[in-house]
Amino acid sequence: MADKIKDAKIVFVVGGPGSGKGTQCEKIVAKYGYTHLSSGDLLRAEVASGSERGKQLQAIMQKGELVPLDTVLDMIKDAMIAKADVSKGYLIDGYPREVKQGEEFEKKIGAPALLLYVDAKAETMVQRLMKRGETSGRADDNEETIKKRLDLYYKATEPVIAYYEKRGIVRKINSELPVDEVFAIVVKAIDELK
Ligand SMILES: Nc1ncnc2c1ncn2[C@@H]1O[C@H](COP(=O)(O)OP(=O)(O)O)[C@@H](O)[C@H]1O
Ligand SMILES: Nc1ncnc2c1ncn2[C@H]1C[C@H](O)[C@@H](COP(=O)(O)OP(=O)(O)O)O1
Ligand SMILES: [Mg+2]
Repeated sequence: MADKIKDAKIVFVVGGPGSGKGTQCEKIVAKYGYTHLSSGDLLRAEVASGSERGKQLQAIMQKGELVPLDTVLDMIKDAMIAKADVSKGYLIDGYPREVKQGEEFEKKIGAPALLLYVDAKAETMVQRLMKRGETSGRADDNEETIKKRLDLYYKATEPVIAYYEKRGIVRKINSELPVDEVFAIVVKAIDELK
């Protein structure tokens, strides 16, 4: 299976909760036709299925914690394989959340060509998530869980960026700007890949 995926570009999309990862991924899909795989969306689909595993995942996500690495990596891998025949590129949104996740992904699937680091200030992320929480219906878009997610982001996920910076594949995107201006920076980073 790694063979089939080999020719497609893999882009990690990393940033804090509410930084704008999903928003930018949607625009990348529209312009480049990449396959967008959000680890959070895959997990929420499992929760929505009502399965026993979904119930366990829901409890973890509600607390703002990370679900087990194997669970999320298997989901991403299956979703990548399912699209392997048609995919020009993959946006892996919300993964890796910790350095270990990056290492395991590379062992089992392949190396990323680019890491888009979607960067916003903590206060901006909190504001956006509180606003999103008015309509998202997400169990984790509440003040208490947002705080835990932010703490975990700085502790576990920021080291991921440093790890890939050493390889020169990180492009930092200022996500404080309006959506279209953020996207203009994203486009430059992706066009460099070709
Ligand atoms: N550049 C931006 N300016 C203002 N609001 C934004 C921007 N990017 C995203 N948002 C809003 O912030 C919220 C979180 O964005 P989302 O893409 O869901 O982030 P993530 O996937 O990183 O959690 C959404 O309600 C979105 O509409
Ligand atoms: N790669 C990953 N490893 C472990 N847990 C993950 C994960 N991706 C998502 N989750 C779980 C824990 C997160 O708090 C929750 C929501 O993730 P998300 O939808 O990516 O959030 P956001 O887009 O707001 O950053 O799902
Ligand atoms: Mg998202």
